[in-house]
Amino acid sequence: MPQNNEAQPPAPGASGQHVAVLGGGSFGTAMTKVLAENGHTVHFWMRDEHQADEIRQTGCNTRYMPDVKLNGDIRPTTKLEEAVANAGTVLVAIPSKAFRAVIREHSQAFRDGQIVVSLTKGIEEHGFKLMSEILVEEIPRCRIGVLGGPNLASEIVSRDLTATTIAAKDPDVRRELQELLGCEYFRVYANVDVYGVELAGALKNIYAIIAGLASARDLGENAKAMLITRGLAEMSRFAVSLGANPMTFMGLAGVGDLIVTCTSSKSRNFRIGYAIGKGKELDDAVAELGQVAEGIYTLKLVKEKSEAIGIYMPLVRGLYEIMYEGASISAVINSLMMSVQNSDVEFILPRTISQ
Ligand SMILES: NC(=O)C1=CN([C@@H]2O[C@H](COP(=O)(O)OP(=O)(O)OC[C@H]3O[C@@H](n4cnc5c(N)ncnc54)[C@H](O)[C@@H]3O)[C@@H](O)[C@H]2O)C=CC1
Ligand SMILES: O=C(CO)COP(=O)(O)O
Repeated sequence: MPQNNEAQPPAPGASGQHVAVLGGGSFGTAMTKVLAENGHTVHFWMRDEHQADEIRQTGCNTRYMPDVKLNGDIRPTTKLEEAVANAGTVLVAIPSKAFRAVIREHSQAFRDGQIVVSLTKGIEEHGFKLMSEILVEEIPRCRIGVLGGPNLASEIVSRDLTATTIAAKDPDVRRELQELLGCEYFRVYANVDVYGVELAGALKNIYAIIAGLASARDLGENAKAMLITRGLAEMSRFAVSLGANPMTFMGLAGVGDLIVTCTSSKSRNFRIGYAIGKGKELDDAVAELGQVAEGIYTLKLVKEKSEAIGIYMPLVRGLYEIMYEGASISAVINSLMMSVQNSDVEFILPRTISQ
């Protein structure tokens, strides 16, 4: 029986460390705030000089977090080399579409043994690479980790109680990150299943779009529970076939993140689904959002990959038909509800249980 490796957090560690956060959007800002409040110096990299200057002068990142004041030793910069050179640990919150390009362009800035953690919940278009795989390819001499879990940035900046999962192969990396990030409102669990934690974070965005769409159509609470549960079955079937630990999907990075994004309009992916459900064009919905919704791109890649490896993903297929093939929402719902494939048993029991 696979084990769930979500280890309990150690006590928060010593403050006063130097950390770099790459990416000046919502999540980079939220994690900068946690780190600074934990007493660390944060070298906060973003590409926009105006934004860096505003944070320097006022402590506010109004474009992404208009009502949030950032306190503590935060050093905004547009020089990535400088941020990385000054830090022991680097957190990367850059959308998946730009992730490799940014790391590759600055790969020489990273030092041997430096801890580099991806916060990004997406998949690279060519080759179905996850962000930690990109880090291993581009900066192999660094120690790599990923962060997953139900972590809405807008709640973290309000100090709402939150748990997260850090995954890394190296136990020292897991412990260091737990100590660095953990505090009274941010509880950090550890997991060894890097691939599962990271893939779960990317996959749940698809089901958040579906849940938003269902909400816009007023499909009801039973439908919401059905979609979340069957979404979990579908995403774990896919991930396990690619090597993830099934128990990861029972944890914060799996079902935890799925629940929060499928039930909250604070999720950008949920909001995209809601807008489409209300009849908006995708491009208009994206423009109105003004932030990244990774699920839009992940959907295409997962649909192609699932077909290539023969994994049955009816919800992915249905959303793809709606978003990219112009199918009507009601026709897709009807076809999913009336499908006979795989509805005779809810799941296949392991041999040891069914015998
Ligand atoms: N916001 C949230 O609640 C959470 C977000 N994440 C993940 O974090 C990643 C980043 O998301 P957010 O910060 O929320 O997105 P966002 O849309 O709020 O901000 C994206 C940031 O990336 C920057 N950026 C885009 N292209 C860039 C490039 N080529 N070079 C440098 N910077 C670039 C933008 O200027 C912006 O500052 C995503 O993969 C998301 O799924 C993960 C957990 C929670
Ligand atoms: O990953 C997230 C919460 O854990 C954020 O989700 P959205 O990108 O949909 O806002």
